[in-house]
Amino acid sequence: MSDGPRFITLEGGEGVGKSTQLKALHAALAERGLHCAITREPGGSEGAEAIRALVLSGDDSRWSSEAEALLFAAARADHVEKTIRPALEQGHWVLSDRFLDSSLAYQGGALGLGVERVRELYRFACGDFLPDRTLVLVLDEGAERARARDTEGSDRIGGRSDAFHRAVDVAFRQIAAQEPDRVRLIDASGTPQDVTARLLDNLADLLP
Ligand SMILES: Nc1ncnc2c1ncn2[C@@H]1O[C@H](COP(=O)(O)OP(=O)(O)OP(=O)(O)O)[C@@H](O)[C@H]1O
Ligand SMILES: Cc1cn([C@H]2C[C@H](O)[C@@H](COP(=O)(O)O)O2)c(=O)[nH]c1=O
Repeated sequence: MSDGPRFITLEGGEGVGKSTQLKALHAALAERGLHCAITREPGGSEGAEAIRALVLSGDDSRWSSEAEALLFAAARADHVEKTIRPALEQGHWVLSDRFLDSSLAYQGGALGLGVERVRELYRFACGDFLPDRTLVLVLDEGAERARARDTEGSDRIGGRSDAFHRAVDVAFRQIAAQEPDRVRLIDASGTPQDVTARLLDNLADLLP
């Protein structure tokens, strides 16, 4: 495999440690001499951050399931065009906190739109562009960690039922089984350092 810049995404349910690990991975890759841009979804570009404010606030009934999936797809199209592709073209690695697989798991799986329909929407928005590797953090206690962190309440999607979030977890596992080369399940238990080591193990074949 060539040693050009890579696009890596971190995924998983609420509170599993994605933001914590994004920073740790950024530092670990910098130590290896790799310049990485870090970004997030929904968001990561001016337009996509505006959509983030729309899609994550208000009552659950604010958007239909279809409108919600379209908002995430529109945000992603802008994020890829304005932030991700330009960074890769400049030779930078890109690490994103959530990307396509969140839409597949949350809107395709848990919300019931269907994973294949959400993939089609993605292809319309972003073509055949895909992450080089997607690391899905899995942890049974994620919801408890998120509740302890979000003492002032959660956002429009984080606040959905436990059954919804269990369905998200099931969907992530199914996606990983469908695409084992790109998507890896990572045990997110233990110390942050333990988890970072597992992530790096699962990037070893991509590192120069
Ligand atoms: N390995 C760990 N052990 C204990 N606590 C952790 C660990 N990793 C992260 N945390 C804590 O758990 C909480 C959730 O972590 P973090 O915000 O990184 O998760 P997240 O997956 O980005 O969450 P969300 O998707 O809900 O934004 C934070 O309070 C963080 O400090
Ligand atoms: C990209 C994306 C995100 N979501 C959901 C997942 C979370 O509940 C929020 C984002 O909050 P975070 O604290 O920044 O992780 O949005 C989604 O449902 N679909 C998506 O495509």
